[in-house]
Amino acid sequence: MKESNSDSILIIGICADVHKQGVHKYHQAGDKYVRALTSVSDKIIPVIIPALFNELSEPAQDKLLSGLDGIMLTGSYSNLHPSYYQSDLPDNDDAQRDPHRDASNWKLIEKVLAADIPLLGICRGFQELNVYFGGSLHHRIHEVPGLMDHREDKSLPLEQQYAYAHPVSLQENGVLAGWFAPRTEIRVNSIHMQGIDKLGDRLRIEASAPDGLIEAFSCPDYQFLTAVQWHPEWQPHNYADNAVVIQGFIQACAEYKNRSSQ
Ligand SMILES: N[C@@H](CCC(=O)NCCCC(=O)O)C(=O)O
Repeated sequence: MKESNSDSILIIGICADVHKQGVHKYHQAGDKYVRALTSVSDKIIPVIIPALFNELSEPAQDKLLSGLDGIMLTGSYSNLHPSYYQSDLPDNDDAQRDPHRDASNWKLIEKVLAADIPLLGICRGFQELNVYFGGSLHHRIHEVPGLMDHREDKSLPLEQQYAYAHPVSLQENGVLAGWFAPRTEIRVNSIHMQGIDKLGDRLRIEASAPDGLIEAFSCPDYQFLTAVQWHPEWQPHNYADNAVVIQGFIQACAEYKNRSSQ
């Protein structure tokens, strides 16, 4: 049977952060994450998932996920609370916190993995996934001997903060190596103070920075679980390497949708 136009439309969930503006809290996702999807394909409806997924009933969680073809876990200036991976730690890394997002995404990841829906983690989303799989994070990588400073220079215009900052080398036979072949190195931006210390169980390294920091991983136990420490959502129309990652994710979502409708 011929596919109608609407049959090829993908609905992709994007997790929200909770931010206080004035006296009220808002659930929101950054414009660049939403537009990264619509800018590379006109067949995508991005849907922002409020940061209270864990508070929904189980049937409501399942209903929401049954309508989605992929999930993007975004970056955020807030840090995952260290209690998720380190029980004895004082809450002292001077970071912004988002306990609603922490709890919501923890449950969201559990349910998305159980349903084997394509999952792309970006920056904080990458860190959350690593911790979910039993890994841990450096709190301030710039204070770890031998590691570079991976933070952006906040005094620069945004265009420069999100420009390519360093190369990463791609792991042979990985998902990313397949997307970028025959290249074995790409350039990425760098806007994070935390990073992977211990890699989570069952995760496979996909890319590493020159200082050895793990910058991308996947999990071969799922049809598509890929996460990157950098920001491929930043201007994919201007940064070809960013576009490749977003397109790879969308392709995985399309394949998931095709499989599910058979
Ligand atoms: N807070 C964590 C994660 C860094 C991160 O996700 N930065 C994103 C900044 C805002 C954005 O581009 O959406 C860390 O510092 O390591």
